[in-house]
Amino acid sequence: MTVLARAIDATRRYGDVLALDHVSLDLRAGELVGLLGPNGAGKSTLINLFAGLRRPTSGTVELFGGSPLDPVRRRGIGVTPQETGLPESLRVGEITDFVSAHFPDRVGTPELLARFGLGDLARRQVGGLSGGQRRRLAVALAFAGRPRLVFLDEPTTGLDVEARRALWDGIRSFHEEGGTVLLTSHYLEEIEALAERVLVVGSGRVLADDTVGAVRGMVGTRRVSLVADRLPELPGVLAAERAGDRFDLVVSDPDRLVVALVRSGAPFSGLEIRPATLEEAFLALTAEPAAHA
Ligand SMILES: Nc1ncnc2c1ncn2[C@@H]1O[C@H](COP(=O)(O)OP(=O)(O)OP(=O)(O)O)[C@@H](O)[C@H]1O
Repeated sequence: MTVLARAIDATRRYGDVLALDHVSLDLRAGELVGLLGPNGAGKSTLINLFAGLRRPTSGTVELFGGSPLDPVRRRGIGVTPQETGLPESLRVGEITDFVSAHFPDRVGTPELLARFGLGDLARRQVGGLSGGQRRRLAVALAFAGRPRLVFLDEPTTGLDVEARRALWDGIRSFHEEGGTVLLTSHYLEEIEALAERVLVVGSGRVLADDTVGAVRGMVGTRRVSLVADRLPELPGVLAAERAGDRFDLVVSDPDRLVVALVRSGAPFSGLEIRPATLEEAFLALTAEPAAHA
């Protein structure tokens, strides 16, 4: 599959801060990739390198097989940074027309606005938009020039459920037409809902690069929930919570736990076992090594 963007042993420092530490990865045509990581993990830095906004301190970053600093190559991408300041006095339609005018092949303003659920707001001044509407407009603008590759840094932060879904629909339709997306998110349900591939980053390094299911499997934790008056000492419990008479245990080996529980003779009921959510997997992957002990 064609590689659209590539990092080879890329390191980026800001003074003493090591924001990216020898990162190597490919973004291939048609992928929808989720980039997960705690605050300060290096997600925005990675996007900035691919988008040609920063250079690596060492290593190589390529966009469409060449330098991300090349303006012709940059025309093939769309970017929505975490924070965007749009001119308050311009109308929504004027801004989309203005941005689209920079691209040889563009999406018409009515189509672009409709795709992101903003069709009724073309004549509204930006100053009169809600926070969520502004955010959707900022994301829509990344798609104005029919990019091949889009970088979205926390696209749905601050949006309510309905606005988030409208935005997901816009991202999905771009992807279904063959577009490639890298998006960062703190909403793990968002990564699960949209992405096929997940990159987990922590402290500037890629900790996992796999399918959503595999990342969960890699951590391999399960949640065991049961009702009991009290629990005996049980093997492999990583975390435990109690709400009333229901215990909720995070365990690495649920079979071993259940065998030990039955053997102990302690009465229990309402046993439920389910896979860890991506959030639980993510926390375990990005935890400091001491936390696994
Ligand atoms: N311009 C800068 N000057 C100095 N340090 C910076 C700069 N930009 C980023 N950093 C530092 O580099 C590290 C990685 O930051 P980055 O913004 O890439 O993380 P992130 O994963 O996007 O975080 P968040 O989820 O909070 O947006 C952090 O320690 C951050 O403080």
